Amino acid sequence: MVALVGIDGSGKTTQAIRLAAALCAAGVTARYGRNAGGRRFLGRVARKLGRDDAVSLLGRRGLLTVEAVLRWLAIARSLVTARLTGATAVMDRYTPCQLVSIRAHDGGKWLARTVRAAYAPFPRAAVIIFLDVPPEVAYHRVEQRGEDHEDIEYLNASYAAYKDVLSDAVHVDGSGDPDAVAQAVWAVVWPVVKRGLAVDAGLS
Ligand SMILES: Cc1cn([C@H]2C[C@H](O)[C@@H](COP(=O)(O)OP(=O)(O)O)O2)c(=O)[nH]c1=O
Repeated sequence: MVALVGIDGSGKTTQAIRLAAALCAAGVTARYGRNAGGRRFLGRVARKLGRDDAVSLLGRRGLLTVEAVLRWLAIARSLVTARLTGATAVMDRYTPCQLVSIRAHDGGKWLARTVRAAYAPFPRAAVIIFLDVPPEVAYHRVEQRGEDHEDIEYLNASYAAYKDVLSDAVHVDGSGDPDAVAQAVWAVVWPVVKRGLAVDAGLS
């Protein structure tokens, strides 16, 4: 499994879809897995219900706990589907993202411990790529997208939290044009996937 992480607007979705397609083109069965169901989803539900205040009513801790459960289910579904089909999962966000979210919200040690325990059963990714994009650049991108988006303060906080939380991720500069970023991602991922295939085939 390969995971792409980074702040909103860093290009996770764009690059994870491209990577899954490139792996398939190289003859590897790969599946894109979206770790959806977080704050934006809850925000949309709250607005549909006509309760703009529902998200804040849930409270920071409550909200993040609900978010953690939704994300846990989404990750589990993606990984189980990949496992059943013998595919390499390319995850758009993965377990470190929730710890980042908690840190960026100043969620406290208790919540971080709880969420860490909740995610403990998930396998480690063979490689985690942090798409490194300055918050101002990412903010400009999500603003163009026009949907709900995080504010610049949150992007700054989550960028700082990623730098703190991620120790074993490969940093890829995500601020260039998408083709160049896709090439940089491929250069990291392909040797790891190839090695995994060789191990699976008993060649090493
Ligand atoms: C990767 C990339 C995305 N975008 C746009 C496409 C999307 O509307 C938005 C966010 O990209 P997206 O891939 O959705 O990022 P994430 O999943 O990390 O939030 O930015 C650019 O304008 N330039 C880029 O190089």
